[in-house]
Amino acid sequence: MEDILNPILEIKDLCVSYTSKVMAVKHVTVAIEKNSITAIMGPSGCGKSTLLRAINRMHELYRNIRVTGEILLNGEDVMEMDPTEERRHIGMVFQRPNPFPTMSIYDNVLAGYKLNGIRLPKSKKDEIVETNLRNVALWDEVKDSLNKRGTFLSGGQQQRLCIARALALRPDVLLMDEPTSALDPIATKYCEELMDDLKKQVTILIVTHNMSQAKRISDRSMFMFLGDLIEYDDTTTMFSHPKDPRTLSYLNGKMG
Ligand SMILES: Nc1ncnc2c1ncn2[C@@H]1O[C@H](COP(=O)(O)OP(=O)(O)OP(=O)(O)O)[C@@H](O)[C@H]1O
Repeated sequence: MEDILNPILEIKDLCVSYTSKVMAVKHVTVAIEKNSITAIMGPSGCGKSTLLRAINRMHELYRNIRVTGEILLNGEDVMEMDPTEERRHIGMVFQRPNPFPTMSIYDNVLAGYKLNGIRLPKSKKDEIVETNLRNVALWDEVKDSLNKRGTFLSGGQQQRLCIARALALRPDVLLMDEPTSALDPIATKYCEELMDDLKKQVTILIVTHNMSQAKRISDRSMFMFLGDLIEYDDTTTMFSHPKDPRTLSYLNGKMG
């Protein structure tokens, strides 16, 4: 990847298998430019979520899974890091907004600190909550209800709360697994605008089934098929001149 000038993540020959028979991610080698948005596309079951989960080491939650290869964050092997520490640097946002149901909005933003056993003075906590809720343009909507539960918010607001929770730990990389698929078009638009703003502070990898979304928001795109990374290019080039016939077929809606 000679045109990646300032890589924050380098994935080298990554293979992931859930069973001895099937490899869900096959020999993926890719470098991710700092402060960019990268879309990961491909038909259902091609390994997008598996790739994302391996970066975050979520795969360690699965029994019998086998991961080989290397993932470097700022040149440091993430497999060598303490997993909790690693997840402070690499945050994740899921398909369905998942604020902690018993926690207030305030505590949800700070949940990462609590889970990491980090104690902070009240003034610092207030600052983190306000900064991160402003970061996701939610502050004005919730500043008078910080003690209410996060689940009382709309779906779009809940997803922004989850993004604020991930950002509160000041990650280098934010992994987003179809973050807008459960949102209505207005909340989706809001979330997309937010991502564009956020890339100044964090590098984003987003799995999306929505090709127009990938085209709108991403700088670079990956196309995966049956576990292989078929094509990786800047988004404009991939959409206008895909090199592989399988990418073309997918982008033309001929592959599901
Ligand atoms: N927990 C699991 N145990 C066994 N196999 C799994 C597991 N999760 C995923 N797989 C298999 O790994 C392959 C890749 O799945 P993955 O969920 O990564 O694909 P995906 O591209 O994200 O799909 P989708 O777009 O449908 O979410 C598939 O063949 C899937 O059946």
